[in-house]
Amino acid sequence: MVDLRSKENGLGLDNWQCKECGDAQLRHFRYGGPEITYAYWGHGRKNSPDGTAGDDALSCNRKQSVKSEPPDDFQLRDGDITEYNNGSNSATCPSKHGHRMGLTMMHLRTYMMDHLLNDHWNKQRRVSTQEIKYWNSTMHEVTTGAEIRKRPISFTSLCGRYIWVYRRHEAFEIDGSSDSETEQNDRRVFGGYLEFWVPDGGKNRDVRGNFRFENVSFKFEGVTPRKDAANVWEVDEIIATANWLATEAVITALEVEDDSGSPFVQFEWGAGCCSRPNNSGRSSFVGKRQPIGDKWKPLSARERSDLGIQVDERVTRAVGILLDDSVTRHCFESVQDRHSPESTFGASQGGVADSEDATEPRAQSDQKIRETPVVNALSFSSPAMDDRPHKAHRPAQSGAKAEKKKGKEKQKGFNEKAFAPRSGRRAEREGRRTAERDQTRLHVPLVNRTPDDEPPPVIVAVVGPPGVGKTTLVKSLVRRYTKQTLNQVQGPITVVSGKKKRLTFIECNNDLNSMIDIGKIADLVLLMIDGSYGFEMETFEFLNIVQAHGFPKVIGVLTHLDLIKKAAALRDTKKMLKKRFWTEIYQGAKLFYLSGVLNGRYPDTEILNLSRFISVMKFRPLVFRNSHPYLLADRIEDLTPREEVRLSQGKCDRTVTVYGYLRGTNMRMGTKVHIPGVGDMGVKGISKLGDPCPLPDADSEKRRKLSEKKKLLVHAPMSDVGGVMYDKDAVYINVPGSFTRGNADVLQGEGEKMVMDLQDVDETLEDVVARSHIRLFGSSSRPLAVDPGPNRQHSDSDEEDEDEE
Ligand SMILES: Nc1nc2c(ncn2[C@@H]2O[C@H](COP(=O)(O)OP(=O)(O)OP(=O)(O)O)[C@@H](O)[C@H]2O)c(=O)[nH]1
Repeated sequence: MVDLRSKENGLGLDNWQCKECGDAQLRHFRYGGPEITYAYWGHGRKNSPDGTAGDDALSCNRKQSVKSEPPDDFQLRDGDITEYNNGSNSATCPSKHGHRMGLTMMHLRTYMMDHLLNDHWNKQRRVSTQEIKYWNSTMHEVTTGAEIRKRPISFTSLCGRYIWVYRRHEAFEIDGSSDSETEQNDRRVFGGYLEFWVPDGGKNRDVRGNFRFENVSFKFEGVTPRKDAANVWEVDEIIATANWLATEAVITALEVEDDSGSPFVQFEWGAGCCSRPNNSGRSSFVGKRQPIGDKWKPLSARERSDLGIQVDERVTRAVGILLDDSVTRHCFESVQDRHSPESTFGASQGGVADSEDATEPRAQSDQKIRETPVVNALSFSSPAMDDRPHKAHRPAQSGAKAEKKKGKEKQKGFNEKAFAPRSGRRAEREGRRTAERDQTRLHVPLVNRTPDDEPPPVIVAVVGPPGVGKTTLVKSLVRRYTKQTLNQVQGPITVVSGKKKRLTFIECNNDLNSMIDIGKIADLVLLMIDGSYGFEMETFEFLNIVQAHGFPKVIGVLTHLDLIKKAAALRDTKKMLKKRFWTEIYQGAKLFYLSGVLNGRYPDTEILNLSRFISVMKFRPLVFRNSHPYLLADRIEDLTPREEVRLSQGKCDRTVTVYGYLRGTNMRMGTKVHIPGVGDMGVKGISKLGDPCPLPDADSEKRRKLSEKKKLLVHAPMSDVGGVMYDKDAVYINVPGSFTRGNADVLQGEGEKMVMDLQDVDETLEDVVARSHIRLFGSSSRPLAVDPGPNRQHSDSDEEDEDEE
């Protein structure tokens, strides 16, 4: 929505007010969208800053709010605009004195366009091309009743003689003639023409033309197409006659043709008057081309309707504003004069390639036209006729048509024969196809076997070429969910993201095996693309792989966009990559843009948006995963005796424990498991452990937000964070820091000191005791000693024993 009142954005209409009644302050004037919604709130007359007379006003029938500002969301409703005054009754204001003008959309739009172009020409403000196009097209749309086609029209094809069928001007009057609807199509008042031709072999710039209206006439030479609006040409040079000095003129081709297939043009010109130097104005004329050698024909009802002259309910409805009856009637009241055009225009006047010499006789003939009383009728339809409903169709009762229809009883309901197959074979084929189609539709509904109460974490895989920012993204997301900063990202990292949702982030290595493994288990893939580089082979490889595994959800993430410095290049890159991404995934696939790295993380707001999107995502179970148990190992522990490994040089059978959340269906003992890269293995035992990253319990579930404590939960056994680790037979609590001396991160309490002191000990307890002279009792003969015993020969076996203890 653009508020047209402001000088910056709009037309600067703040200073309008009615001099007569004074009470009517405006005024709200706005437009927006393809649907025109504009209203001039209240009524009044234009009081332009430079003192020129001008008194255009639209009246809105929501008069009760005249004195107050309309609400911001003010929208024009059907029938809101009741009146339009474009200057004829300048001394009166519409509400107090009544108005004889009705609003036509053509008025409204030419009016808007005029203001716009005025501003443009007077360089009061820069009018955007978009605005001009918008008003130009909407104006034409209504003027012509036709949809604007963007096909450019060649100027030379427009050459010919045009007779005015409509005119309006503002800010000045010509010869005291009043400017009102009543004059339209009335040739007595409306005498005049426009003609232009290109001399043989010439181009647009050589065009010559004559303009005439009443006693104003001038010649012009050359036209230049406007760059900002289609089919609009500015006249290069005007050679004025009379005491009117036309300063500039514009010719616009209206893409509508009259009943003879001839085009219409709109001619607008601005003029300053020598006698009234301060006074200037613009006029707008619509001309209909006169067929060569033909007599001038009045506008047909259809043409009038097309040009918006005979605006009716149907047309106004089509453009979104319904005029009430009285207004519509107003428009037509005065156009019932029955005059006919003079038939003076002969073949000689209609010539397209006439030379300049022909100008003089034409001027003379026009003089004649104006002097000659016009007889015969213009074929206007009267308002009474317009109001009359259309006649209903009456079927012929007699005659050939009636005979033909006789006996042809119209069949009611379904016609069985209409879609019957032509042959038995075809019928069989069609039947089979229908059955197949029905069968394929009857697929078994997919049951989601994931438990509702405590589902395993959703696996979010971060995939992309090296250096694209995978680690940075995982760190940023973990920070977003847990407020913890990871130093390194290794293995899966599980966080609680909501009251019923956990996420496991896993970074995919840049090799095919990792991609295949990740492709098998990922529920959501964050596919990272380096915006400054574009798509890389790995990305396509990965997409191919996931395609074979049921295609989990994929979100694209564009990084390194800050490396593209130029705004235009950035826009183009984004557009191009989005297009490519959509081709690979599907039209409309989500793509996030990350605009750079701050403190080793992506901007918080962008990560917040991404995390919100992930949080609300729904995952459709993939068929294979829904029917098989599978597990992403959070942690692996090798339980094989180290000595055995050493002796066999790492080639012995191993016993490993794998920790992780079970997904898919239930896992049974006795089934073999496949470990990617290793093979099918037997399972010695399965046991259920406590949840290392539990969901909020029942109490906190009732709360609306996750507690801060839950927010901090992160389970990343392979990275350097995570509070608690559950083993089969032990629970490890990770305390932050590495317990090395001089590490400021570690608390320096008594317990910590003892642990660190232990690190400095380079003797065993046995040695220390051997050195000691402690006697338990004063009477003891020997100090304390350690009995080596039979099993304490090897240090290795010592360790084992300690383990057993
Ligand atoms: N300028 C800029 N640098 C980025 C952006 N994203 C990541 N980087 C930097 O790129 C470098 C690599 O980032 P990582 O997160 O380690 O990338 P990665 O994909 O994990 O790399 P690999 O682990 O080698 O696969 C780091 O220095 C980041 O700071 C970005 O959007 N803009």
